Amino acid sequence: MAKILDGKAVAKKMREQLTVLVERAEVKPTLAVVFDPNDDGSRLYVGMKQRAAAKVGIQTRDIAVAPDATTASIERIVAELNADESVNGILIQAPLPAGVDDAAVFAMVAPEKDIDGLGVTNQGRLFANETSTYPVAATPKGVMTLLNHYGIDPRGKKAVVVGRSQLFGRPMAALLLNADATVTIAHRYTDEQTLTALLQEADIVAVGVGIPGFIKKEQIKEGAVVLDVGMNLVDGKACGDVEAAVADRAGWLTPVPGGVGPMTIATLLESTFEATLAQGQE
Ligand SMILES: NC(=O)C1=CN([C@@H]2O[C@H](COP(=O)(O)OP(=O)(O)OC[C@H]3O[C@@H](n4cnc5c(N)ncnc54)[C@H](OP(=O)(O)O)[C@@H]3O)[C@@H](O)[C@H]2O)C=CC1
Ligand SMILES: Nc1nc(=O)c2c([nH]1)NC[C@@H]1CN(c3ccc(C(=O)N[C@@H](CCC(=O)O)C(=O)O)cc3)C=[N+]21
Repeated sequence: MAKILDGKAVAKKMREQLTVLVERAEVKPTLAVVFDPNDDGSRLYVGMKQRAAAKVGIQTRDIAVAPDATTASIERIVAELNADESVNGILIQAPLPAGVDDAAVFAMVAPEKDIDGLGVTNQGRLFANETSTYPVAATPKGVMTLLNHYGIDPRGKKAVVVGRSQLFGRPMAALLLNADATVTIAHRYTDEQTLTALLQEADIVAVGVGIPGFIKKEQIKEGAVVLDVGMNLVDGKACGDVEAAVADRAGWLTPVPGGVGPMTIATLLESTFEATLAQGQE
């Protein structure tokens, strides 16, 4: 039976430590969250982020975009937030309304306020493995914190990342590469046979595609570390992209709920605090 990577517990510890740091800091961080209120997932996750932020002493400002919002109208909102000195961090909650170019909006966020690291400047820094401090997408960063907490070192390991979004797959692959793993990225156009062959060799599997039960037990190597980023609602219950039987074969596994999700939220708060501190030093 796989050992559990307990994201819920590690995230709780992170939030407790952060609460003390925020309390001691001179400036109280403010995070602006731009989201589509008509998206059920966004409403749910934005609510969770607000509550978690309030508990550690981070203020949030919600900016719900109109259903007929366009790339240009959201870019104007972002420009205002970029110029607003009372805002330390800006989070663009994906997905934005249909027809809006998410990547164009991500790219508009001022790099020092881009706490999810989704803009080209911060993604470039990550891909260049810059040694300076810069924000990185909360989900893959949280996954790395979790691996580190359990003493799992990616160096020299074969890692397969399934999914290539700006939010998860691309930065996850970059972080694992920067941590000296041998990384392969699979996506929609990776044929099933190739994917299975890659997975069967992998020491670390990180999956975020949004398909319940997508990864099967037979595809996983005995003892592998399986990181399930998927967040799907099935019959009103949260479940991941990895089928339950994988727990019989994996060495380590993140549960859903209670794995990557809570780490994402704690990491987002940590990144907001770090960005606020960096702004104070300019
Ligand atoms: N737990 C957490 O904190 C978070 C969870 N999530 C969850 O992770 C999942 C992915 O999110 P996100 O990256 O934003 O979603 P996107 O829809 O942006 O990306 C999904 C990725 O999966 C790939 N994909 C789709 N179908 C297949 C397939 N059959 N085989 C292989 N790859 C496939 C897509 O490939 P292509 O590029 O070719 O289209 C794409 O790269 C969702 O369930 C989301 O809810 C996301 C962020 C945080
Ligand atoms: N710019 C941006 N950054 C994101 O980080 C981002 C985003 N956009 N868009 C949507 C996804 C989704 N996401 C989740 C975060 C936490 C949980 C989470 O905490 N889930 C709980 C369960 C929740 C439940 O029970 O329903 C858990 O896994 O334990 C889930 C999903 C962040 N996302």
